[in-house]
Amino acid sequence: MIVTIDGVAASGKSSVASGVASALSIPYVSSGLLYRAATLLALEAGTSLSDAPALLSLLGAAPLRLEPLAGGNRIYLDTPDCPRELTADAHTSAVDAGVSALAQLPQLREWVNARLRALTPPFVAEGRDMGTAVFPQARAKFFLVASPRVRALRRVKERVGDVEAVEQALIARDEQDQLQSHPAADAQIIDTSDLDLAGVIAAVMAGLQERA
Ligand SMILES: Nc1ncnc2c1ncn2[C@@H]1O[C@H](COP(=O)(O)OP(=O)(O)OP(=O)(O)O)[C@@H](O)[C@H]1O
Ligand SMILES: Nc1ccn([C@H]2C[C@H](O)[C@@H](COP(=O)(O)O)O2)c(=O)n1
Repeated sequence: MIVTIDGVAASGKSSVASGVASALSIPYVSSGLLYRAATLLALEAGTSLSDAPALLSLLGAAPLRLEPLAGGNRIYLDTPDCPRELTADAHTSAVDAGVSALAQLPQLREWVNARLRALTPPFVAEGRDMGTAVFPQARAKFFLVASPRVRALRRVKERVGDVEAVEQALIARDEQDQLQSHPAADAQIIDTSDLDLAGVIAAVMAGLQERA
């Protein structure tokens, strides 16, 4: 069984996917973390975020390991002489600012998608295009939305920042990601603006029950 939870930036995908995965006692997979880790490595190496061959060469030599832990995905660089966890560094404003450029490259999307499709179900997969491009056969598909202001208020609770600036950055990232960020025709769209986290998880679980 595969459940997909897609949505716009900071709509609650990871938190909801984690809660649903825990309720189902299965792992969840954060596709965004793979794009973020690739962007982080590129920024650190000084590799252009639009140079697909150079990025693939960099990633081909990087022993990345994604741990789809129900409590929160973590990603590691298993370099023999200097193993390192990348999760926190992959969630910075610098990565936020660059990740969409890398994510627009078809070769990088295929690099991510091949890693995702190699996973053994059951799992919850969250991102932008899990229910459309990556797992169109998923048993249940959900797409989260929320107003930019609500998303910005949530984001500044976890990362210090100016709400106005964060809101504008989220709107910009929505526009940059729009090509791959649209709900599948058979996805249930959930507006989380007026729901707390438990309420969104309950809505997804109810949707799963309807598809049982
Ligand atoms: N319905 C909700 N009500 C209140 N807070 C929420 C809700 N959903 C998520 N949050 C909080 O909002 C923040 C962003 O959520 P989360 O990281 O899950 O979003 P995301 O869509 O995965 O973000 P990104 O696109 O950056 O990966 C987190 O602090 C999370 O706890
Ligand atoms: N399936 C996906 C997941 C993510 N992306 C891109 C777009 C986002 O800006 C970026 C980071 O994702 P997030 O951690 O914010 O969910 O990666 C994508 O294009 N497709």
